[in-house]
Amino acid sequence: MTKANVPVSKNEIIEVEFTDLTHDGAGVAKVDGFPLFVPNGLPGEKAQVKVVGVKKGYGFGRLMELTEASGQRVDPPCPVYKRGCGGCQLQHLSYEGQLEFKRKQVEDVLQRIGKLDNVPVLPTLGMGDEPWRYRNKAQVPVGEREGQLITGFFRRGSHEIVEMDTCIITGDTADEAIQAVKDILNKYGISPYEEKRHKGIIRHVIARFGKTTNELMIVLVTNGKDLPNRKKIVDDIVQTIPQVKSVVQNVNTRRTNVIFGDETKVIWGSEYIYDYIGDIKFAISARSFYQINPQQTKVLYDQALKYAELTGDETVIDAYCGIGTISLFLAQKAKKVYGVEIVPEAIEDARRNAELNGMDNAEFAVGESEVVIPRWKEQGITPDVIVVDPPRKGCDEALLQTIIEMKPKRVVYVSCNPSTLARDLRILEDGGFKTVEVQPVDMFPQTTHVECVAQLIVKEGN
Ligand SMILES: C[S@@+](CC[C@H](N)C(=O)[O-])C[C@H]1O[C@@H](n2cnc3c(N)ncnc32)[C@H](O)[C@@H]1O
Repeated sequence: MTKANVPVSKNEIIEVEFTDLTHDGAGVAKVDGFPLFVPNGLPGEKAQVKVVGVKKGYGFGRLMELTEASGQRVDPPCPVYKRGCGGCQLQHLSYEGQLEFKRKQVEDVLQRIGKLDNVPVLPTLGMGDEPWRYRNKAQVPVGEREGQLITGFFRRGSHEIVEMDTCIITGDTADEAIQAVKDILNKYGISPYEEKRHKGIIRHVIARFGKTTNELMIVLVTNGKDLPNRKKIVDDIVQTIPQVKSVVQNVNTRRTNVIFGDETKVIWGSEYIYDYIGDIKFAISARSFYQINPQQTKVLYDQALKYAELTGDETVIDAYCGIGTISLFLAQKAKKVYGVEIVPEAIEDARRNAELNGMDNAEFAVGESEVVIPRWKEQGITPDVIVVDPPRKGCDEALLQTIIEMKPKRVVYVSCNPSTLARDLRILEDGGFKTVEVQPVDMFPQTTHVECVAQLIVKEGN
């Protein structure tokens, strides 16, 4: 489309009808074929929209007034959602609508990118009637209002901190702990970190909670080692919040958006809190990666286990294994599990977790999956099942080639990004595998994130 025939202009107010949602939850309206992306619009709705940006092939709008609402529209229960909190994107869509949005998104992407037209994408496994208060971790930036320290959220697309007293996707214990810690820091006059001047003390407060054990860890991220009244602050935290088992200080003096600095010190209690997924116990330290929705993590891992179809005789490889969560889940039903992960500390956690659970049939290696697994192949390891759970960018192509050469009976692909899942499934299909089905799992209700598990088997004759 040339500039001359773009059918809308900036600041114009027009009536549109939404026909779709983008992967990040904005409504899509077509004006003479020209797509306009409008946050908060839902398919089937009509609205007055102000055009706020025009590019060559698409534009952006702001919803001014709904003239016809969708039956799927609900009133967002969170008071800060409408004020632009960057945490959730779909609170205005019914939960049923969210689950179908995620399923359809996966189906569309599998067809468009993977050319996988006949692969069944099952209904998304959701959280039932309670898709709220699921997060076991709250991680909040600290700011200031009228000389008082406040905790809040970053406004969507900015670094402005907006005050928030409660987050309805965070579990009660972690949510209440953040407020209690904020009050204690205020009592001792601890100054909030100011990004612009790189001054002030407290940058972030983090609360991590083991839902099955009721154990809580508080992490104070400070701009420097100094924390005035540290002992009194810790005493107050321990006395006010009964679930606390660990208080940790992390020092981050860098001018960066990254939350954690390199120095972490336990200032009270234990280095770990514990939690169970199913029957397996995990030790969680301040820096460990651990899934944030425990209820749905169990659903996800159960699905991976189901697709692995283990009988107890199998050798399994778990690529991108993190702290060994899926590996240990699989190890309950397999003869032997080999896990590989690039972060050395995560592998230390994985080994500790195997020991904690008395599991001696799981072995872990540090390194890139695409380097370590070919080496295992050279050593004669022949897996019956390979599980992969890569980061958003998907699997390295060299790893996919190794999987094709190793030809396990089944591949279970756990994915947090449908686009790279579709790309990788196409490569595996071309290499002799068949995608049996894809199961979306809603790990992050109210947000646009989609997690999937896919099962692949070797095609007949391969
Ligand atoms: C989506 S997480 C999965 C973690 C784990 N399976 C779980 O459920 O907790 C992806 C993991 O892959 C690791 N990773 C990234 N690139 C890697 C690579 N090339 N080889 C091995 N691990 C890698 C990351 O450090 C991260 O722990």
